[in-house]
Amino acid sequence: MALPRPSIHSSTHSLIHRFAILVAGGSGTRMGADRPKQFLLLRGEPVLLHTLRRFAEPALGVREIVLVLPTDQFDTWQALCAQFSVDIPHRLVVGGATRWASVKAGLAALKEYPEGLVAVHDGVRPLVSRQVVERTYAAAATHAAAAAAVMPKDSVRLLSQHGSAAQNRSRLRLMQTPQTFEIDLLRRAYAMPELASFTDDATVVDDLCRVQLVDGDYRNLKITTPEDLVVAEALLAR
Ligand SMILES: Nc1ccn([C@@H]2O[C@H](COP(=O)(O)OP(=O)(O)OP(=O)(O)O)[C@@H](O)[C@H]2O)c(=O)n1
Ligand SMILES: C[C@](O)(CO)[C@H](O)COP(=O)(O)O
Repeated sequence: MALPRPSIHSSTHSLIHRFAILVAGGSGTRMGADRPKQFLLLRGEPVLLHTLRRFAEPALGVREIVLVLPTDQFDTWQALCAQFSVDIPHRLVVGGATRWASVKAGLAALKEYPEGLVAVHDGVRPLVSRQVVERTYAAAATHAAAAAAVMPKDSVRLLSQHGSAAQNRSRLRLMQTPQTFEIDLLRRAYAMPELASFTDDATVVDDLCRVQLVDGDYRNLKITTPEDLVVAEALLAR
């Protein structure tokens, strides 16, 4: 079901339709919880619901939100939607065995749209700000491909068979999501099965288009291991 409003907002790109694919098809092995981490509670609400709310903010003007879930978690999500009275329109799609396969499934659900911008976002990055999302849409409207990234805060060394060597971290970036693209470009990139092992969309697109990096946010953390939940709780409490 389409969100009941046109993508009208104040940017110069207001006529370009915006879509979002929230990938939440993973099983959360590194979290080691009793359920996939996207369903764990953060300040009393599922992680994935926080994320969905961020993309449903009217100011972003997202026309269609696709939520990619593990095949055996549809009932769980629908029960959570009932429990939390979720009234945000979204399409549910079955994910795949890898993030790549889940993004591809999400894209297939948008096949009726030949053009527009699609933001791919991890369902487990519930603290993403409207500003970061907006930045990726705006940069993708100009450059066709854009991704949020931050500078490493620690020193970095590269391992080799001889030991390890310091790296110039001013030339390194840590990739976040959203990663946002012209939808046709992302479709062409995801048509290449040889790229199926990559874990982020910028890398899948790299050979077709230069990806413009925009400022991410250290608060836009990916809930991966138990301490991330503690940090996210603290950030949300502020
Ligand atoms: N087959 C997969 C694997 C991952 N993802 C999604 O991609 C995002 C980033 O993946 P990650 O943090 O690695 O999630 P998991 O695969 O669930 O975690 P782990 O690697 O610890 O098992 C998550 O929102 C996750 O649900 C997905 O949609 N489909
Ligand atoms: C897309 C991503 O979140 C960018 O940092 C990351 O690549 C996901 O990787 P993961 O190994 O699936 O956690």
